[in-house]
Amino acid sequence: MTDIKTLIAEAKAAREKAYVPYSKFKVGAALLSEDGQIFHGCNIENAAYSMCNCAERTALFNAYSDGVTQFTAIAIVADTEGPVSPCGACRQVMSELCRPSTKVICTNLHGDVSEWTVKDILPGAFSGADLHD
Ligand SMILES: O=c1ccn([C@H]2C[C@H](O)[C@@H](CO)O2)c(=O)[nH]1
Ligand SMILES: [Zn+2]
Repeated sequence: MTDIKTLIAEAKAAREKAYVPYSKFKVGAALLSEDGQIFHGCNIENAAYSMCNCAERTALFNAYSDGVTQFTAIAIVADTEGPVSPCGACRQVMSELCRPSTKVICTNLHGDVSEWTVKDILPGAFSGADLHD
């Protein structure tokens, strides 16, 4: 069984693959599926800045692309002073692509850790239920 320490180590390894010529700010994510697989993500930037993709979304899109959609936890790591804080776009995407109970483990290179759930990190998230014809 994958523990939190292992998932954080996997996120750190993913971080090394970040493509960040513009911000130089490397982020890594490791997403644990219900069936025990780990999907990795790093941030991938672009000269057209709005096309940058965060590590969290890379990991989620990676898993969905492989047909895996049920997750118990995601670990996210960056070289921040405190635990890294996922951006609003990623909170929105996690709120739709993860279960409300999926753990969000935020950490940094100093070993500070804060643990949340997907439902904690975006109160009042917009959802498919808000759409109507
Ligand atoms: O939680 C976060 C916060 C930021 N970034 C990326 C986006 C961009 O490439 C760089 C600077 O914002 O860090 C992530 O991947 N995840
Ligand atoms: Zn983000």
